[in-house]
Amino acid sequence: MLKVTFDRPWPLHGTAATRRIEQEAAASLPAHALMERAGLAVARLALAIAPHAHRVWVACGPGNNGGDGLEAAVHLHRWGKAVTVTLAGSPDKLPPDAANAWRKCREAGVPVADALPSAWDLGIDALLGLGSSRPLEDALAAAAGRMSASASPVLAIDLPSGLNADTGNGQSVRAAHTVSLLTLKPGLFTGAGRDAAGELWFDDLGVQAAEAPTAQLAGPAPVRVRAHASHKGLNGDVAVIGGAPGMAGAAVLAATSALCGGAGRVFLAPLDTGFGAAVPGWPELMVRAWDALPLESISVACGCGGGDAVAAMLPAVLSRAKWLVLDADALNAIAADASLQETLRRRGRPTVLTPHPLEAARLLGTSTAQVQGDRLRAAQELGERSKAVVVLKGSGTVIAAPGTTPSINPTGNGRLATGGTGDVLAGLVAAALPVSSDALQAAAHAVYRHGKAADDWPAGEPLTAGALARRLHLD
Ligand SMILES: NC(=O)C1=CN([C@@H]2O[C@H](COP(=O)(O)OP(=O)(O)OC[C@H]3O[C@@H](n4cnc5c(N)ncnc54)[C@H](OP(=O)(O)O)[C@@H]3O)[C@@H](O)[C@H]2O)[C@@H](O)CC1
Ligand SMILES: [K+]
Repeated sequence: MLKVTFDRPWPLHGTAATRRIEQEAAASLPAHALMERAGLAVARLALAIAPHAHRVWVACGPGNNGGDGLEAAVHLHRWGKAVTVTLAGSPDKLPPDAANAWRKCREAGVPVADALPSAWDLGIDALLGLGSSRPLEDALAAAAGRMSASASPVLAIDLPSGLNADTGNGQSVRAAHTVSLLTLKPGLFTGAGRDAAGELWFDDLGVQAAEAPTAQLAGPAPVRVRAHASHKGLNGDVAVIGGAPGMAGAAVLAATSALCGGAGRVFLAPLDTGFGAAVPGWPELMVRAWDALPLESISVACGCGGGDAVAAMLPAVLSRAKWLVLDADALNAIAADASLQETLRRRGRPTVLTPHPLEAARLLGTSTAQVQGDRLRAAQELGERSKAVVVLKGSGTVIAAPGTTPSINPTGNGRLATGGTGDVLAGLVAAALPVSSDALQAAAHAVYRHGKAADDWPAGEPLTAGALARRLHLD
């Protein structure tokens, strides 16, 4: 049993891959062995997270997730806990492993109740796992609702019941802890997964997964030691093109983020002609006209408050920039123009798109709901279409590129949901590209760092985009 910490990458396996792993392992093990291991792991974790809980409600569903709960209930009952089992389903219809666990439960004399309990100290959610196929209804919905609404903590087995293992969608139990079995599932880390799952634990049940991961949970970048004999020319030049009248702040945020994030030199090309020759408070930023910049040799972040005006620069920027980050208004302009889409596809140089779900939907010609319905797939599809790295922002930002395994970022929190943090990210990615040989890795590490700064935010201090950019220097 491992606690899932975000200081290293983890492989993630979706439903199909997990089913294959389960089948292969089950074929080489004695009958019921996997479920017995699962039940013991859950019972041990229950003791560890709630050592003083006496009354334990194990809410079991009609499939093997319920079987895991029944196995756990037998152990907890034997260890002296006041266990109550409820079963949302019929005992005669349980699949074989769960039916075996049901028999053991009855033989051990574990109390089984017809009605949902009214009080308990720890809830164990064994209603649904990988087999969750539609919205929770009737007995399952009633048990899930009561367990989630209680002040007593919930330990979810495999997945918070109702959560889709692949997409992180679905109305589900809200757990304080989730123990993912055999594999870690992508749905725990994106969409609604993070809010539903609580603290995450992983038990491989003694099975080494031979399946290629469906996705990767991103980890931090290796520490980049700057040589003592170093100079600013080695750390990358970044230009930010954006900041139409009334939106200069977005471009300034991206530029300050690139600077604090480690770029050697940062240029700001505001589209507001009345902007002035310098950025107040930031003498390090060099203000230039966009067409006076050596785009062929620098990293460009384009968008960032650029408004409609940015569209006119895009043909030149797309065809000339050595490294390119496209954000916000630049993405909207590309979504509205097939010839820009074609230029983007043909660029052939490192390019990162940083859409939020609505921008991704515009680029894909679909709806936000469809993007959010399967964030991994949407990011991969957009990457394939645009031949670029895609950073699909949101809870569990997805980083994808053509022909590679996508990543989900584990850092960040709801405090990032404030104006300008996306501009800070665009600037940080632009700073990361020139010092990396791999645009996907550079983007993933920048996203991780951006989120980590929010996770490490000092209590009681407001998180604003400007303050976030300044704190990036702590890395
Ligand atoms: N076998 C093993 O060795 C191991 C298994 N393991 C455990 O098994 C879990 C997977 O088990 P599982 O495949 O039986 O799926 P599970 O999630 O329990 O439920 C499926 C049942 O629920 C039903 N159903 C679905 N949605 C519904 C809804 N909304 N409302 C009502 N009913 C609904 C669905 O009905 P159906 O869709 O078929 O009509 C079906 O009857 C996995 O997550 C892990 O915990 C681990 O211990 C490792 C070893
Ligand atoms: K569950």
